[in-house]
Amino acid sequence: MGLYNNRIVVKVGTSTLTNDAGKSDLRATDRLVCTLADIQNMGYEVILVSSGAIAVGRNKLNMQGRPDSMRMKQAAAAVGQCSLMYLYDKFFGDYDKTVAQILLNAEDIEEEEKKENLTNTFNALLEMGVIPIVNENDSVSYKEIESEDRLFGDNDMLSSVVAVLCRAKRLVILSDIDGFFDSDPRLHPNAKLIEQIDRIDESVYSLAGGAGSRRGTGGMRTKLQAAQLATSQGIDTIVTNGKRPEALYDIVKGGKAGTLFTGRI
Ligand SMILES: Nc1ncnc2c1ncn2[C@@H]1O[C@H](COP(=O)(O)OP(=O)(O)O)[C@@H](O)[C@H]1O
Ligand SMILES: N[C@@H](CCC(=O)OP(=O)(O)O)C(=O)O
Repeated sequence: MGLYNNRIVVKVGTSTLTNDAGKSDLRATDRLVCTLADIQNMGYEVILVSSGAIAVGRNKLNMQGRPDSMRMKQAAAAVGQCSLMYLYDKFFGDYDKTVAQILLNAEDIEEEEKKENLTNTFNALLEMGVIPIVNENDSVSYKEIESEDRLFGDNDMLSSVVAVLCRAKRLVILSDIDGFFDSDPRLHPNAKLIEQIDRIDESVYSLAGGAGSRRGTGGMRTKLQAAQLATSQGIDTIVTNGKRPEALYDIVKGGKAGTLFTGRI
């Protein structure tokens, strides 16, 4: 079965949605929402995979630093997910768009029947012009917050699973950096952006370091894993900077931005 040429999955990380003080970055969120709404107006089907629940919840609950115990992280996620969706509903509402919340665990796509239900839900929402907003179901699936052998790992992988499930033409991972470099630019100031990668092998993995900021998780390694899954199903995967969401206007038309991992079957 082929891909939907006008369907795009966009993943946004915590570091784009929050500022250095750990509070919601309203301007960044609004610019992202405006671009996504506009792209939908141009005839594209948009699915947003959004992180941020734990950070937003932590801020709302006045927790100092990262909540370290699992139960506190899950509690923060439960609170933060509400605030996050409230914000999205409000901003997307300003652009006359309706959003839906989908919270997922790995188990939800392991069973054929559940997988089919989920695909049907996505398709029904998209048919009605609704923008589905997806996150891990953090307050239930503690495994995905911490465990090493988790399927989703983090939202990079979740976004890839969603792109495959929905047979999207493109997956765009918005990060706090311009793309994939030949080494971590935060540690190596002379690092060079790699514009296109056609094959993700061990030599590519060896260039990827861990998370760059206090707020991000996973770093480039999880993005490579996500790109590897999506590209293996023919889905072009782009890693680019979430501070410039306007790049999405070019990306939907096949233009260049950040790093393109080419899809192949
Ligand atoms: N080869 C690399 N190219 C680009 N960034 C890298 C690389 N290796 C490690 N990184 C780090 O990965 C970070 C992005 O991942 P992460 O911190 O999880 O942020 P986000 O949640 O925004 O995706 C960058 O800020 C950078 O410091
Ligand atoms: N599901 C978690 C985020 C997990 C995650 O992958 O975070 P990030 O590295 O910011 O994309 C949350 O909403 O806080």
